[in-house]
Amino acid sequence: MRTPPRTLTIAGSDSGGCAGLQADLRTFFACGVHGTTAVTAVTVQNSLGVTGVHTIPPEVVAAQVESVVTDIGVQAAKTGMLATAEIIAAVAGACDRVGIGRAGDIPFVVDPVAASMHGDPLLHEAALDSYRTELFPRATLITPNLDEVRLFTGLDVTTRAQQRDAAKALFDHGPQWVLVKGGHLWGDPECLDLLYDGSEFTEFVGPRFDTEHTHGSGDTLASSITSALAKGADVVSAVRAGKAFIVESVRGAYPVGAGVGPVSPLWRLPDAAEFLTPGSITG
Ligand SMILES: Nc1ncnc2c1ncn2[C@@H]1O[C@H](COP(=O)(O)OP(=O)(O)O)[C@@H](O)[C@H]1O
Ligand SMILES: Cc1ncc(COP(=O)(O)OP(=O)(O)O)c(N)n1
Repeated sequence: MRTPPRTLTIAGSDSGGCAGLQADLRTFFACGVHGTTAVTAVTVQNSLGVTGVHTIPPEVVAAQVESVVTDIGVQAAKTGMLATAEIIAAVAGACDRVGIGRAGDIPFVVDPVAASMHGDPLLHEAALDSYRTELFPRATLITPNLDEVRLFTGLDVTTRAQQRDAAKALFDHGPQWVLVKGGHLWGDPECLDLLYDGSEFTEFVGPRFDTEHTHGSGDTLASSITSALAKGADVVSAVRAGKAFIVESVRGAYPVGAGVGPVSPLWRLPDAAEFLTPGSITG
């Protein structure tokens, strides 16, 4: 029997099942890798927003990372919601000890989640500096959205040209690659995600679907990239695979609850077409 590639997400729980580690695990499953988790926080969250955040002790987060990697082993890891400076410090230390990121040879995707799509904070303000000094320099790839770009660089991106300036500014914080996601470039008729390695830009352009149901899109993109890295893809190929994956996931997005529904990483599964047929969802 063959053991599949393994991935790790260091992330928070979304009780609504749309984003966070729930989206990551669905994506890992759909991408054919065995997903593991180090839980950082439990959020009280539904389709309308976040009403509670309960963090896990930093040493417990670090212990989960070490437990998984020393036994099960992972070929790539990612972060989602990390919540506090203390958790970020614990994650950085644990990653160094087990070889995740640039101190080792396990590719490390840092998705610097700062807020939910409803604007509810998922990161302490004091932790912004911890990302800049402790995680970005350890990252193979960072994947900020435009709100996160503003928080980390002060740059307000409203054009594709400014997306390039933002990528350069973020690269100066030490990651190997930067992917500036363009989902929040509202005036753009397409969604451009811009990859930068310090010398070359690579553009990944996809359609912009007219849907409000994009909860979990950042998690799904980062997890699909992480899955491709775990299978041995280089960064450009992994982002290409991730972009193709998120386009289909947003195409298959669906409503749940009274608010915003999730993208669907399960579009690739055999029964997904039937499930996603318009009119087949009742509620
Ligand atoms: N309406 C949409 N149609 C198609 N792709 C989208 C749409 N909104 C976001 N995306 C894609 O989803 C991914 C996450 O984008 P973004 O919204 O920028 O980040 P986040 O989900 O972290 O806020 C990106 O690949 C982006 O291009
Ligand atoms: C627990 C938890 N983690 C992350 C998010 C945000 O998810 P993300 O996919 O980065 O962003 P949206 O696409 O949902 O805006 C969350 N809400 N909860």
